[in-house]
Amino acid sequence: MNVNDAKQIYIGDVGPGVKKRDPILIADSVTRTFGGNTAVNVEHVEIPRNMITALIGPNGAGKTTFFNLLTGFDKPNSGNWTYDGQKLAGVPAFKVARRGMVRTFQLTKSLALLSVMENMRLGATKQKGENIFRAMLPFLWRDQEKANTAKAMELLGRFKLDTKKDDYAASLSGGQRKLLEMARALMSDPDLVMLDEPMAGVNPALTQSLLGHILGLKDQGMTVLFVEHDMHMVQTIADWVIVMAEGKIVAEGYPSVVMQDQAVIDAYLGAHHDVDLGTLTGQLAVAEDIDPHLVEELREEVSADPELAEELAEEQNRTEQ
Ligand SMILES: Nc1ncnc2c1ncn2[C@@H]1O[C@H](COP(=O)(O)OP(=O)(O)OP(=O)(O)O)[C@@H](O)[C@H]1O
Repeated sequence: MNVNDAKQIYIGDVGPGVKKRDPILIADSVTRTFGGNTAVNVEHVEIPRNMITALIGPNGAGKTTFFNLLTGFDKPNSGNWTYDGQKLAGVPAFKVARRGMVRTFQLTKSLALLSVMENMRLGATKQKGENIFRAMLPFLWRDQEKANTAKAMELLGRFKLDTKKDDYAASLSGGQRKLLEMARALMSDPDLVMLDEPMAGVNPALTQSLLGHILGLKDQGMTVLFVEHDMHMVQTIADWVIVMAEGKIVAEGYPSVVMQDQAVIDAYLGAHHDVDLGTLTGQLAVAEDIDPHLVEELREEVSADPELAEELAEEQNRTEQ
């Protein structure tokens, strides 16, 4: 049970769209279609302030699209949402970040060719009130640049990337890239940090450090919303879990409770309704979606048992033929 389980996060009956005691973000009737495909169809959802909320769901559930909409990287067909009481729908991404809501974005090819420090500078938002007159007065923006560099160095130190500041971001390991993405997001002093699969591609050596950093954001008063497939991570650090399937919110609750929910189990297994769970291959495919650690455990079990190993090899032979 999480420490925050002791606090009541919601008001009324728990379920999809439940009201929160202190929401930082409230979204209503948000839809996004691609051709005939409805990627997002969220009736109502509230994100609790100063909590860590996990957004989970099978592949293609609409999680990333919903993130993109909320942060102004994509436009909805319909819908409204407020952040800290201010209307945010239709506000472009760079302005969303200035208001205190920021998402990590993956290290793209072009960003990989910049140095670690250059990546950090990209994360700094322009100061409020900056205008053409300020731009014409170098002594003003030089101070700003100095302040940004100092802040970047402080953050890089915290994330143990300071010795890499002049290296190409491309030279970082998967885990270090995730740390850089998070450090870059913090350059704009956000109140709400949205992380898209923070654990993807991170080796076990850096897992603990990443988890610690995410918990640290909450300790510093921030709200965290993250998309993740790694159920171990969700159970470990989330205060609240929201489940999406086929564009809709299908379940919400405390992690300990929501993971037992039939709708959640169905949402994951739904993606594999054509999988034969009587086969080892089928079980591995489902486990992959639920928890990558589970797959590792299953694989270890199989390789330790010659009979199972032979069974899996036979199944794989059959599918290859
Ligand atoms: N730019 C796009 N053009 C067309 N279809 C898209 C686009 N972006 C997303 N989709 C579709 O919208 C649906 C939701 O995709 P989305 O990536 O948001 O799901 P997700 O829950 O983030 O999945 P994953 O866990 O695999 O990242 C999918 O059917 C996807 O194919």
